[in-house]
Amino acid sequence: MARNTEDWEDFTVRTRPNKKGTRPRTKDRPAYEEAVIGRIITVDRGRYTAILDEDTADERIVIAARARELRRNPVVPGDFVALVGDTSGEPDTLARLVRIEERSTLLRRSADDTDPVERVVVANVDQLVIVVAAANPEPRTGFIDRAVVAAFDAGIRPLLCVTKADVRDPEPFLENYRHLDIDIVISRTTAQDATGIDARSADGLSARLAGTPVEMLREHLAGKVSVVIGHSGVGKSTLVNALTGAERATGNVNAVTGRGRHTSSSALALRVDDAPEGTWIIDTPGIRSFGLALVDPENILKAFDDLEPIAADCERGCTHKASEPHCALDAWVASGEAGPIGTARLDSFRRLLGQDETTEAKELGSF
Ligand SMILES: Nc1nc2c(ncn2[C@@H]2O[C@H](COP(=O)(O)OP(=O)(O)OP(=O)(O)O)[C@@H](O)[C@H]2O)c(=O)[nH]1
Ligand SMILES: [Zn+2]
Repeated sequence: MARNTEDWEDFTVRTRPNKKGTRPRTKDRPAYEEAVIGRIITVDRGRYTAILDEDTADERIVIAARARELRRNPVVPGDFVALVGDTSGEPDTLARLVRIEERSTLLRRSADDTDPVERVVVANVDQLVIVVAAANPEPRTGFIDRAVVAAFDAGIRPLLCVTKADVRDPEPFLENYRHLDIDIVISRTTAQDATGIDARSADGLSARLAGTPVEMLREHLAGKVSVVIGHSGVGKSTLVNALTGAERATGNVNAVTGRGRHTSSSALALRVDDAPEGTWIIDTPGIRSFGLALVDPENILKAFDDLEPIAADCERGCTHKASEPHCALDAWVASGEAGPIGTARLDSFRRLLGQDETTEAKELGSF
């Protein structure tokens, strides 16, 4: 049943291409009654790897090609897609991807702050795990703020994971984040003779991570789909390996696709060990920056549930930035009602809002 892409290109798909790449309305939906729904775990050179019948005896990996009508619709890890044709997952078979199911969340980025072209990174994720090292390399608040903004904008929960706490105490720098609603996990290596989790890093070396932080992180991930980002060298691979087993699932994916080494730049969804069904972590080796050209300040405000009701009194079109002469948030602080915490929260909110225009942010645009 081997077919190549060209064969599939000739198929006529009755779906009307939908601008947003979401599910067509019911009346337009074609009768792909035989279609099965799978979760995309990686995308590589026009081949979509999906997992079907997850957590059942029939679980299998299926490789698919996108129907021509979906050519302009990006399909990304985390997407649920409808597949037809040969969905057996047998070697050398190719299914046809005919529909992208409606997405609950969509993490996007622009190449830089002025680029209006959005790139879809991952779909249907619940959480963004931002990995930074306490030192070596130095943590950059610009990077963290941008990632937090991108997460808030997408309606995704940010989680800050600080590695290498054995090298330097991260507490002073974490002061910046105490007034944001984000969970923080602090990870470290432990002495070779102490108990811990041995995990291989990208450079092939093995580090023994203290067990408790890894278990805390596993709990934060439980039952959710999380996407992880971080600079090179922060220990992201070490952590992901500790959570997903020493042998990364890339090996398995490659065994199925027979396409050689997984290209290091494409995102890949991995199942988290010792976690409930549906717990996935999506590694994004290629993503080092978040242009924020598309961010809507109102979405950031939604992440500050104490500020949102106050800002309801703002004039229409108020950006809530410090430069606004009549922002209700300033009146709230000035009245003393906000208290010290409220003031700190407003400062944090405005620091995030400023990310799309400060010079510092521009300089950190590529991080
Ligand atoms: N001291 C210390 N070293 C760590 C810790 N976590 C990871 N490392 C080391 O830091 C180095 C980089 O770790 P990696 O996991 O390869 O980093 P990465 O973020 O995946 O880097 P890329 O693969 O380049 O993106 C390795 O030598 C690890 O052993 C930690 O908590 N403490
Ligand atoms: Zn305002």
